[in-house]
Amino acid sequence: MRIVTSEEMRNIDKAAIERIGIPALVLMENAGRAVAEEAMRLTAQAHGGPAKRWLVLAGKGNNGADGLVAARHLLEAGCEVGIAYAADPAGFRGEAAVQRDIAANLGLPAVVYAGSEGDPIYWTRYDGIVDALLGTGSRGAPAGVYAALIREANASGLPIVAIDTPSGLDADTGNLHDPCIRAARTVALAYAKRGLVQYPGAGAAGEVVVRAIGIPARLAEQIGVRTFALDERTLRERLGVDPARAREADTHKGTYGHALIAAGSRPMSGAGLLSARAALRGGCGLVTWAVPDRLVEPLAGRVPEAMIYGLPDEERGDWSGVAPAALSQLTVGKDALVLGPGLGRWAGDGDWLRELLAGLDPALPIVLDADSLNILADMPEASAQLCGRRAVLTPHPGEMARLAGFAVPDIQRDRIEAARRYATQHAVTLVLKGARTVVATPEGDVYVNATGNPGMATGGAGDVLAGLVGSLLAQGRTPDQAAAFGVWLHGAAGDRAAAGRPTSSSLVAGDIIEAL
Ligand SMILES: NC(=O)C1=CN([C@@H]2O[C@H](COP(=O)(O)OP(=O)(O)OC[C@H]3O[C@@H](n4cnc5c(N)ncnc54)[C@H](OP(=O)(O)O)[C@@H]3O)[C@@H](O)[C@H]2O)[C@@H](O)CC1
Ligand SMILES: [K+]
Repeated sequence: MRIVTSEEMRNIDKAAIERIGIPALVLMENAGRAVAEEAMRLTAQAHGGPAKRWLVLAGKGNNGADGLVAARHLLEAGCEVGIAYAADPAGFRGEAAVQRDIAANLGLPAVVYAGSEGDPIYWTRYDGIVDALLGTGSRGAPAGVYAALIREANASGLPIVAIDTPSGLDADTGNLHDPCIRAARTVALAYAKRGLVQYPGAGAAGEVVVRAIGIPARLAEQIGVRTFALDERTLRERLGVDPARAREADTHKGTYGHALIAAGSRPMSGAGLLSARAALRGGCGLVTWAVPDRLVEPLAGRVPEAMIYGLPDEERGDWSGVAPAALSQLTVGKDALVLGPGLGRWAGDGDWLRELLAGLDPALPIVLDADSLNILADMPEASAQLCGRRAVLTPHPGEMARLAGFAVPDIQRDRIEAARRYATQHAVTLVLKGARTVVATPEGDVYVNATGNPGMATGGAGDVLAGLVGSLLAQGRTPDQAAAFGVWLHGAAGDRAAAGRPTSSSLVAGDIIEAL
C-alpha cells in the first residue's frame, strides 16, 4: 500500500477524473458512503450499537462535501444527522455546492457556525462527530471559525471520525497545528496520507482505515509515489520477501550464511550479547562474535550457539587497542559484518573506522549502528567510503541528526524526507528508528513500518535490530530487503512479546529476541 502527500493525492485525483474520466461526484459518493459505514462501525464496536445521532462538521471544500455525502448515508441508515457549516454554504462552489443542495433538499438540519458570537452548538444532543472540515487542501493552522469548531469538538468528549485527515494535521509530515482534531478513527480515502503514519499525526488520527473510492490502483505508481506502508503485503509483493521465513528441506547451516558481530566493550558487553543472540534468532547459519581479547573470558559461554573470537586489544578491554586490520582479516569468509553496538568512542576512532572500511572486501555487506555512526558523523568525508557498498545504517533520531548535520527536531519534523535524502545522497540503505521506523533505499523508496509498540523504547532494542539485519544480510538478502524485513520482524516480535506481558512497559530487549 502506497502512502501519499497531499500533492500526490491531488495529482492522482486529477488523473482519475480527467484522464480516466471518473466523475468527481462518483469518487465523492464512494468516499461519503465509506465514511458513514466506518462511523457506524466504530461506534458499534465502542458502544455495543451504532451511534444514532451524528453531527457533521463541514468545511467549504471537497472534504466538507464528502461530509455532506456521509450525512446523507447516515440518514439513510436511520440516524439523526445535523450539519454545522464552518463557512456560509451560500458561497460553496462545484461539488460542494451540489452536495449542499442535496442536503438541503433532504431537509437535513444545518447551522452556520459563527463562533462565540453566534448560536451555540448543543454537543450533548449527539453521540458522534464526523470531522469534514479540512482535508488535503488544508494549509497552515486552522483559521477562525474552523479553529473554534475543532476546539469545541475535542472538548465535547464525543467520538470523532475524521474524513481523510484530522483537521489541523499537516498531512505531509504528521505535525499538528494548533488546534487539531483528535480522532478515534480516520477514514483515509484511496491512500493513507503521510501525516497519518508519522507521529504526532498518527496519534491524532486514531485508528486509520484506508477505503477505496474507485481510483484505479495503478495511478499512484504512474505518478511516481515512492512511499510505502511496510507490511506483509509490501514485503511479499514489492520486496520479494516471504514474511513466514519458510526454509527448503534440503539445506544445512552453510546455506544460511555466517554473520560477524563486532560489538561490545567492557562497560557495554551486553550490547554485543544482544546483537549476537538476535543474529542467531534471525536465522543465519553461523554467528561469530568478535570482542576485544580481554572480554573473551568473562563472556565465554554466554551465547553458546555463537563462536566468540577475541581480537588483540593491548589488554585494554575495549576497541581502542584493536587493530582495524585484525578485524578486517576476520571478516574473510563471513557473509556480513555488524559494527557498532557497544563499540565505544576513543581518540583516533575516525582514522580507525576509515582504515577498517578501506580494508574490507567491497562486496561484504555491513550494518553500521550506534557508535560506528557517531564516528562516521564526525568525519563526513568517510561516508564516501560507503557509496556503492552494500551498507545498512541504523540511526536513532539523535544519531541521524549528527549524521545529517541537523538538529533532532529538524529530523523529526519530516522523518520520511530526512531518511530519503540521506539514503539517496550517500547511496546507502538507511533505517531511521523510532515510533513508525522509516527505511529508505538508495533509489529513493521509503517504507514506513507498521509494527512495534512503545514498550520497545528500552535499552538494547537497537542492538537486537542491528544483529537481526546483519543476520538477514548474511543469508543473502539485499540491504533493502534485510533492512525492511529486519525492521518489520523486530516490531512484530516486540508486539508478540508485549502481548505476553501484563504491560508493554515491562518489555526488555531480550524479550524481543525470544519472540523472534
Ligand atoms: N479532488 C477530488 O476529486 C476528491 C477529493 N476528495 C476530498 O477532497 C478533499 C480535498 O478537498 P479540497 O482540495 O477542496 O480541500 P479541503 O481540504 O476540503 O479544504 C480546502 C478549503 O479549506 C480552506 N482552507 C485551507 N486551509 C485552511 C485553514 N488552515 N483554515 C481554514 N480554512 C482553510 C480553503 O479555502 P481558501 O482559504 O483557499 O479560500 C479551501 O477552500 C480530500 O481531503 C478529500 O476529502 C474526495 O472526495 C475524493 C475526490
Ligand atoms: K477532515
